[in-house]
Amino acid sequence: MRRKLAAGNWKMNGTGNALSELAELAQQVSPGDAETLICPPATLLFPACERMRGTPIVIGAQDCNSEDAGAFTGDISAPMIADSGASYVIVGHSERREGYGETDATVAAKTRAAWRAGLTAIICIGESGDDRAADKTLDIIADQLAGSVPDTATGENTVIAYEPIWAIGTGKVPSLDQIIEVHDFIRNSLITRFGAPQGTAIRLLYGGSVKPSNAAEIFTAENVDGALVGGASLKAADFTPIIKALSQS
Ligand SMILES: O=C(CO)COP(=O)(O)O
Repeated sequence: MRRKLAAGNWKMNGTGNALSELAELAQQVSPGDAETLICPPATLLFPACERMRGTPIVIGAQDCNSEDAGAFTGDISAPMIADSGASYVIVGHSERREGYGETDATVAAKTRAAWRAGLTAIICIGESGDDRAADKTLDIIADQLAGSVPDTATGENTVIAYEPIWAIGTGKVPSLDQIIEVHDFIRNSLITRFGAPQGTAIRLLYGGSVKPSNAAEIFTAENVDGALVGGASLKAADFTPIIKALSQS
């Protein structure tokens, strides 16, 4: 059985007073709910971990360098993230692939760095609107899986987030059939590559304009094990109903 995961990606949002939003969320989530993860900006990793100790909420980072230390001004490493008390890191988000030229090879190297530090990597993949219009979605997904997911991925060290780029922050969501098609394709690809035990154990998240109003329908898909939520994770009042819908699915 895969444990459901509700993950919030705060992106470049949140200063110190956002910690009160986290505290509010912690009051709403109970240990029997889906696993709940918040990925705040790097400046909040240490205080967020501190505030969430003893609550069911776990903390992750939004990116890491592929090296463990060195002359990389402005970057943070996976060992630094682990040192903060965080247990996850998002890698290969489309905003980093597109905005910072990250390739599949970069994402695979970051994933291996995350693993060396004992972190679980949330590897993001997803097609652009043009790719979908050209009917290339599954080819793109296959390429990204092959290039971004290293060979020793397991259900423990890896989560895969399918985030169609055209659905991120747009209010547009793929149809349930489209979500099912891609998630089933990812599941079958993982089973073919890693064998049934690991291929079945790796959790698959859907991301892109998940809201309280559409979450329950998305979570009916068998191979959707949770969500990676942007905008709707910033407020406890929005994220809580998504977590509850997942917990009841
Ligand atoms: O990019 C996302 C999460 O990583 C999705 O963002 P939105 O939920 O704001 O569309």
